[in-house]
Amino acid sequence: MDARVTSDALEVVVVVVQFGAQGLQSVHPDPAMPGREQIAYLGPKASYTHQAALNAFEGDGYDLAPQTTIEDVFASVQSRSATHGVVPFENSTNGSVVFTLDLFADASGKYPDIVVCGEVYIEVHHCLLGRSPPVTSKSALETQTHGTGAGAGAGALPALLKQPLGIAGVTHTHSPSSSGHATPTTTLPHPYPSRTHPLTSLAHITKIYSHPQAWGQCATFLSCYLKGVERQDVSSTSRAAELVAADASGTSAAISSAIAARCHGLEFLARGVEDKGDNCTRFFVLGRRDGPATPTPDGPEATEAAAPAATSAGEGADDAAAKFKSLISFTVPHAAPGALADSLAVFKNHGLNLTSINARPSGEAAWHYIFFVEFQGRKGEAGLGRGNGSGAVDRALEELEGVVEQWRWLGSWENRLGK
Ligand SMILES: O=C(O)C(=O)C[C@]1(C(=O)O)C=C[C@@H](O)C=C1
Repeated sequence: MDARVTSDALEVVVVVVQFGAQGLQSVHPDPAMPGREQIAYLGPKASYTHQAALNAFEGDGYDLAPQTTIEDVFASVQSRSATHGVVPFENSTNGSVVFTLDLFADASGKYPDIVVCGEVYIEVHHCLLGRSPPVTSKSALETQTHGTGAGAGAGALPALLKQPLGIAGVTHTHSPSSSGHATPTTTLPHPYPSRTHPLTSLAHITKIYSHPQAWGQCATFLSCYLKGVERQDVSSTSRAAELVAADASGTSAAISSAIAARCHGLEFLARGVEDKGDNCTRFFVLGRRDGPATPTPDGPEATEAAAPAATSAGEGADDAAAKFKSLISFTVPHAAPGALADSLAVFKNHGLNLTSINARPSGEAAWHYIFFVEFQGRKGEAGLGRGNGSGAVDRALEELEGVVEQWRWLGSWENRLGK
């Protein structure tokens, strides 16, 4: 399957594969089926991370186990209660997922064996989910009752699956409660208008729930149509949908996925509320240093096959290196001028192209930082078989040892960008 999957396209697949077959029960290890792999992911079900997990682990051999927090996913893999974990790493609109970075920083040494062994890109199209505003006229009531499948809940999934993905009986309308334009400020005198309009009035919404990452991805819509409305951070977008479904007042809403709407019988108050149409989140597949490799879409041998020696078949070292990415974290002597520049020069010296760079508080002292550098290529002895043919990563790591204070290897995996 294409590694970059749209969340809408996955919607039916996810419901059939995961919810249809197993209902909405939690997935627990099945002692009757030894050998099945446990995959921990940031849940509850219908989170974007769930979609990423289904994408990375196709087929029957896996039990997907939803976790409450990203830290729970790290802990499951570290303690071997799961063979792999799936966590969000960065979003194309809103940047890095700092919770994940801080767990990789591992200031308290709880996750020494965690490495990245794969990545998945998922297109993220957020919806505003909730209940329609209270209606007065008979015709409006009929529209609502028949239009959205509200209240159908998990028990009616077969019926939900037969519904079209659009919203029958609801016409696009500007919310009467707002202009559709963000208020100009001195820093942003000409704010962009929202890409999308609410499907109904939002005047009854007094509280919105979502994962902190989602606010920044939907900033324009929120400032145009829900300015000043209280926001509450929760552990995931699907948890937000769960909370809104349980709110009998009908005055709360969730920024969440279309799949979560189906699972919780929520109505679409708006669709496509993300600021950028190409909004995409990258997820990491976690494993243990000594654990099994992650499967690839082309089968277990694909990782080896995808790493030809740089000199074979006319392929250059650069092409071979671009098939893999690696991640390390390091700290530098804080008071030494140029220490970070010297560290980065090592990658340049060995022709290693950087693909992301992040800094987080190190946790050791105030204003001291830990750096995360991701680059093309892979370590020869990284548990995935032979190296990229050039040995550049191994040589760079050797040189880095003499430049940085402390460093940690965080894994090599197949580059899935654009696949
Ligand atoms: O809340 C979810 O559904 C998640 O899977 C987490 C998460 C994230 O942390 O980036 C994943 C994708 C979206 O970018 C928003 C939230």
